[in-house]
Amino acid sequence: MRFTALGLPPHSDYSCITILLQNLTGLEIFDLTAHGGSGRWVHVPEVKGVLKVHIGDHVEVLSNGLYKSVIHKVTLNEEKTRISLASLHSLGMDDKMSVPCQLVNDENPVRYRESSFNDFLGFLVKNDISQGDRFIDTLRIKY
Ligand SMILES: O=C(O)CCC(=O)C(=O)O
Ligand SMILES: [Fe+2]
Repeated sequence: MRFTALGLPPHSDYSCITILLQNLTGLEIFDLTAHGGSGRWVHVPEVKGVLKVHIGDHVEVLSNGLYKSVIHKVTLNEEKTRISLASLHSLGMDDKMSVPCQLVNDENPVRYRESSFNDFLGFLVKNDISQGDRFIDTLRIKY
C-alpha cells in the first residue's frame, strides 16, 4: 500500500501575488471552471528554474471578485525531499485591503469586506484551514 502525505492542504494565499520556486513537482491548482463549474485538480508541471506566480485573496478583493484567488495544495514526494520557496507580497500588517470605489456601481455592489493581514492572523487562530476554512469566504458580502 502506498500513502501520499499532504504537504499543504487546499488553501488560497492571503496575498496579492505569490512567487514560488521549487525543486520538485507536487503543486496542484484547482480549476474552478472545469466540469461545468464543479472544478478539478490540475498538476502544475515542474520546469527547472521557472518562477510560478499566482494571485491571492487580496487581488480577489481588489478586483471585487473579477479575479479569483488560486486554490492550491501540495503533495509530497516519498522519494525526494521537496524544497519550496514561497514569497508572498501584499500590504503591511494593519493596512486594509478593500474594494476600490471605481469598481462599484449599481450593477456591481461591493462584494467583499475590507481586511488586513492582522485580521487574517486572527482568523487563523480561530479556524482550521486544513478543514477547508477560507478567510476569503468570511469577507464575501451576500446580497
Ligand atoms: O510549495 C508550494 O508549491 C506552494 C507553497 C504554498 O502554497 C504556500 O506557501 O502558501
Ligand atoms: Fe499557498
